[in-house]
Amino acid sequence: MRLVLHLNQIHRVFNEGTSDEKIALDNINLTLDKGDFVTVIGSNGAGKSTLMNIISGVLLPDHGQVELAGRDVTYMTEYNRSKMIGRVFQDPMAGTAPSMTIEENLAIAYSRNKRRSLRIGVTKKRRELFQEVLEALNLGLENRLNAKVGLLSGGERQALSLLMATFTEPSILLLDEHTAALDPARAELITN
Ligand SMILES: Nc1ncnc2c1ncn2[C@@H]1O[C@H](COP(=O)(O)OP(=O)(O)OP(=O)(O)O)[C@@H](O)[C@H]1O
Repeated sequence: MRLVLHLNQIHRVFNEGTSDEKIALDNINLTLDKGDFVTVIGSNGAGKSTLMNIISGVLLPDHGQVELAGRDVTYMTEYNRSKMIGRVFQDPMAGTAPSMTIEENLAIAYSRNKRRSLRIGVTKKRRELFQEVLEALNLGLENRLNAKVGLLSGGERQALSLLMATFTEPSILLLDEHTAALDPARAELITN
C-alpha cells in the first residue's frame, strides 16, 4: 500500500537550555497509509498542535524527517506543502480571509493547487460549483456568496473552512477539533 505520511524520529524542544525548557515531541514515529484515519489524543500541552504544525510546515523539527508520498518535505515551505495538506483549525477565525467574501475565499481554495494564479472574477460555471458544494452544508451559504466571511457565525465559518480545506482533495487532512464551533447536528453532517 502507498504510504501517505511518514514521520521519522521527530523531536522538538521549546526554550532549550532555559528553566522554561519543554520537550514537546520526543522522537515521534508515525506511518499513515492511504485511507487511514487516526485520532491524536493528549492532555493540554501534550504536543498535538506542535505535531500538526510540523506536519504542515509551520514549524521545523529540531531533528527528524517528514515524508509525504515518499518525498522528504521536512524543509519544504508551508505554502508548497499546502497543495498536499488540508488543515482545519479549532479556532473558526483561522483558515479563512475575513475581509474577503465567501466566493473569494472559495476561489482561493479552488486555485490552491492550480498552476495559474488567482484570476480576478469568477466564471458562471465556477460560481455554480461553489453554490453546489455550499448547498451540501445545509447552512444557506449558497445564497450569500458575496457576504464577507468575517461576518459569518463561528460555526458557519468553521464549516466553510472545512469545505475550503477539502476542495482540492489533499492527500492528508489535518483536523484540529474541527467541529468545536458547530452544533451537534451540523457536526455530524460535516463529519459524514
Ligand atoms: N512557540 C512556543 N514557545 C514555547 N513553548 C511552546 C510553543 N509552542 C508550544 N509550546 C509548549 O509546548 C508544549 C506543547 O504545546 P502544544 O500546543 O503542541 O500542545 P497541545 O497538545 O496542542 O495542547 P492543547 O490541547 O492545550 O491545545 C506546551 O507545553 C506548550 O506550552
